[in-house]
Amino acid sequence: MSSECLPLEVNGVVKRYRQGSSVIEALRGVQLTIRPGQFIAIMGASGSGKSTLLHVMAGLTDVDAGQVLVDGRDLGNLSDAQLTSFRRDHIGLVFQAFNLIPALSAEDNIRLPAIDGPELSPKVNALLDRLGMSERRTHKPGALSGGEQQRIAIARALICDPAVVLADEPTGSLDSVSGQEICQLLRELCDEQGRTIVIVTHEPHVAMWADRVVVLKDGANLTEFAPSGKRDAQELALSYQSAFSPVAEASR
Ligand SMILES: Nc1ncnc2c1ncn2[C@@H]1O[C@H](COP(=O)(O)OP(=O)(O)OP(=O)(O)O)[C@@H](O)[C@H]1O
Repeated sequence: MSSECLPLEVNGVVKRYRQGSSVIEALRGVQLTIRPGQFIAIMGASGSGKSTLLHVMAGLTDVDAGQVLVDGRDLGNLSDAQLTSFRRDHIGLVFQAFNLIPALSAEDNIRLPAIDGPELSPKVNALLDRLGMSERRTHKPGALSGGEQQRIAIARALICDPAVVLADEPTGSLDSVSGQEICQLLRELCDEQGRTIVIVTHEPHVAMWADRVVVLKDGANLTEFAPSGKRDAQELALSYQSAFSPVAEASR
């Protein structure tokens, strides 16, 4: 069980990127309420704002309007130092490209975000064990498969026992078998440990693992649905595609 359960709320968030004289509105009033222990998949076309939303939820990007509330705390009201320690204690981040340090062993990569101390080694050992990576602990990332590197990246995200794990296309660089194994692992972190999981994905068979699929279009909520009502990834893909049809859009 993670050390605590945190509800997460995105309240009318607007995010604009300014480049010279042009302004790109990446998020236009996104609304999202996530109960502790839910697994959410965010889908949408390229450029619809998925990664920006994840970064905003992690407090990595500030917002132009609206709020991100984690356990009722508005990330916009925290100082940089408060935000850094809040992120370290409560939020684990996982990226498509793993972002491991090539010169460090698997176990040293896992240790990186944590403060070294006597309790750290048992925690690293437990994570290596839980993720089936004990045999690979001294390997450097270059000697690991993509799926193994992503397991190490997930262990690194979990070392400070965050209640929330945010993953940006965590299976995007993996073959389909490794990708499904990573999805199963994220599902277990949710079911067995009560962690809140939010992933960005383009892949219907990845979204199938979630409790809710939230679809963005042009930086705003388009629709959402529950994968539990879908027979398989093909049916989920059909629901996703039909959300963009003119008929569906006209009825909203
Ligand atoms: N740092 C940035 N500076 C300027 N514009 C940006 C920046 N980051 C994102 N954008 C723009 O904001 C919009 C949303 O981008 P974002 O990366 O959030 O979309 P996405 O849905 O994650 O796309 P993809 O699926 O291709 O990763 C896009 O138009 C993008 O070009």
